[in-house]
Amino acid sequence: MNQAIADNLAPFDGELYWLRGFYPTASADDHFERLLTELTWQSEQIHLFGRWVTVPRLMAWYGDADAHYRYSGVDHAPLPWTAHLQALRGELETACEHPFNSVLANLYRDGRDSMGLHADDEPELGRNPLIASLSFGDSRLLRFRHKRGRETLDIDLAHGDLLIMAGSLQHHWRHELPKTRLAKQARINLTFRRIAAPPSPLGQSAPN
Ligand SMILES: O=C(O)CCC(=O)C(=O)O
Ligand SMILES: [Fe+2]
Repeated sequence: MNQAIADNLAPFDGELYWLRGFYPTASADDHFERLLTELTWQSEQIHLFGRWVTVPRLMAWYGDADAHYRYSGVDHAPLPWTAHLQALRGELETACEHPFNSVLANLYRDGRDSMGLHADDEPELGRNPLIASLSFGDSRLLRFRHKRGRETLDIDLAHGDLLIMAGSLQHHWRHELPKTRLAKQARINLTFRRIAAPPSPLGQSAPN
């Protein structure tokens, strides 16, 4: 990660870089429209406290064929990259000086859609994952809460912004996108990630 591109906003226990207007309005408008129409948006069900619950947003998972991702107990095989997502990936790899092999797309249709408190700390993301998050469409508040202390950190993510989470951030902080009563239009968020290759089904390394 090129430390020169922004200040670290995390007061301690991790790294958080906010590049406002990484994409200027005109190109951000174009990205939003293409993502909205081209991605295969799906309503997901997750198993929570013994029952199936509909996730309050639409989602899509894209990436290299081996970039499987498990969350909330569900294995997600990636859809193949679209040309547009490939282009965005290339630009972020250059900006972040870091490779990505997958992207999770979320569509928040209005202020009732949300994402609950979590850390992106699944084992397949590795120890100190660098996650590049792009926002398009209406602004929404992303709130970080320290896992042990009372500290919170609010970031109002707007059209074209890039947020980079890195270092030990996922070990020490959770984040959420709360519902809001404010009138909100649609927002798309893309989190580019690098997933480690899954272990073989027997949990053993391949024979040589
Ligand atoms: O929508 C956002 O800004 C947050 C998305 C997020 O935390 C995630 O996809 O893990
Ligand atoms: Fe997250």
